[in-house]
Amino acid sequence: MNSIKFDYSSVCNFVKKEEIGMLFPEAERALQSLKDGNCKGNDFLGWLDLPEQITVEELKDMEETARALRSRTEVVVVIGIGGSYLGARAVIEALAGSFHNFGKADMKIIFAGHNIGEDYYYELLNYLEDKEFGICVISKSGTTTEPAIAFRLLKEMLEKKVGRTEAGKRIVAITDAHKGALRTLADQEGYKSFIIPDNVGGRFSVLTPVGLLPIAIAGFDIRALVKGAVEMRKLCLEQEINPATEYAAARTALHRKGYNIELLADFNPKLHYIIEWWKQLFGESEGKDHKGIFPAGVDFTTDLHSMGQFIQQGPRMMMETVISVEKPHHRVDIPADDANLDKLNFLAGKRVDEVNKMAELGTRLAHVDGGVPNMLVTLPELTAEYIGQLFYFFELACGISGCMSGVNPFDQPGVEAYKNNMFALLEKPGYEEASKAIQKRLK
Ligand SMILES: O=P(O)(O)OC[C@H]1O[C@](O)(CO)[C@@H](O)[C@@H]1O
Repeated sequence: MNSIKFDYSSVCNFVKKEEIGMLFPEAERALQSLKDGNCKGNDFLGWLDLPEQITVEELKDMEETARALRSRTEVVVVIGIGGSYLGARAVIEALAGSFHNFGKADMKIIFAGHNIGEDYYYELLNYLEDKEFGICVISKSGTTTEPAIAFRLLKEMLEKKVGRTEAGKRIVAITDAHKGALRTLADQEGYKSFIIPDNVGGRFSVLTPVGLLPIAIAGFDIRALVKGAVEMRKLCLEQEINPATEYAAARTALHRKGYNIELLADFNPKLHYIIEWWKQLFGESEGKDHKGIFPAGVDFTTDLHSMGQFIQQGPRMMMETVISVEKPHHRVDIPADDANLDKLNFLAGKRVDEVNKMAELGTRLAHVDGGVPNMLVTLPELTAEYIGQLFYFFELACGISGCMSGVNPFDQPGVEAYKNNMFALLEKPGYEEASKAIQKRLK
């Protein structure tokens, strides 16, 4: 089996190989506690076995639902936030053409519910005015404010446009099996719906209908994605030392030496949302009890011209993990130019990717020289199968890292703080006391 590779040899200038080696038993114990189900947050371990548990019938149901929605619409708005948004967007942006949402693309996917920007919604409603559109609404709790606002706006528009019966055929809901407003509404209106298992948290849910259905609607191969995750699960769960334990041990060793920030860097703009997905995965899992490695993302070479200076010469507190894609799908050669005014003829005849790869190598060497330990994850190609491997690798490494730092990697209590203040400020029923207190504070 060809697979993604993890290489941590370039951290050895910063932390001795033996020091990382000494953490392997701890990483293995953490992995064992995940497998045995006796770690903190053990009621949310469903993601560990998800790839193996998805049945052909479930995949078929998603593919058929996607086909039906595509046949009735030219645009599908996928509504969700956080774990109910990022995984699907990560895969769609990685696999789609860079300009897929412009012009006469086969199927347009638009995302909503991940912000509360009034102009965004004005523009979205305007855009949809003359479109045959459908909605895929995703919320595990079924009560999150951002997607609920988006759904209210779009549902009303769709019903006005095509009538309630046809709207009901163009709306698919993905939510809890029993609870939440979205479940009640889906059952009442008879929407086609899919279930997010109780024991899978939002940020670990990309391999449930949360990620898989929008990816299928966009026309990508969800079976290949799941296959990749199955392969990585096998590789990691069958060997004590595996890419996930290595990554967890290496980053933990660096963290314990004072490297408190991890940059995940790509050299391919299609990976931008994979990095966004990773940021939520590690951010919500590790950042608690005043502990954690701050997960930051950079798109190179773009950000080398904005953040590069800081990374090279700012305070030494960052480690960096580069995701590298070995082989692009297409070939573009740099042409020769007789006038050579731009002095670029030394690149004539080279592929654009050859230049990119040298930028990547040059950056990694420069960052190591500048005091930034470097780890490398290599994907042979940007395909659904390798992305499936990558997802499982990161999820498992995240679970292991979180257990090693002693936190519960599967909750996110801190996210409630802003919501409580927002509801108090908006005088939501039930928040009367909090409203008074917050108003007093603002006087
Ligand atoms: O699917 P839901 O319940 O709408 O939640 C969306 C996101 O909100 C959070 O609960 C908090 O940000 C995330 O953990 C989750 O991924």
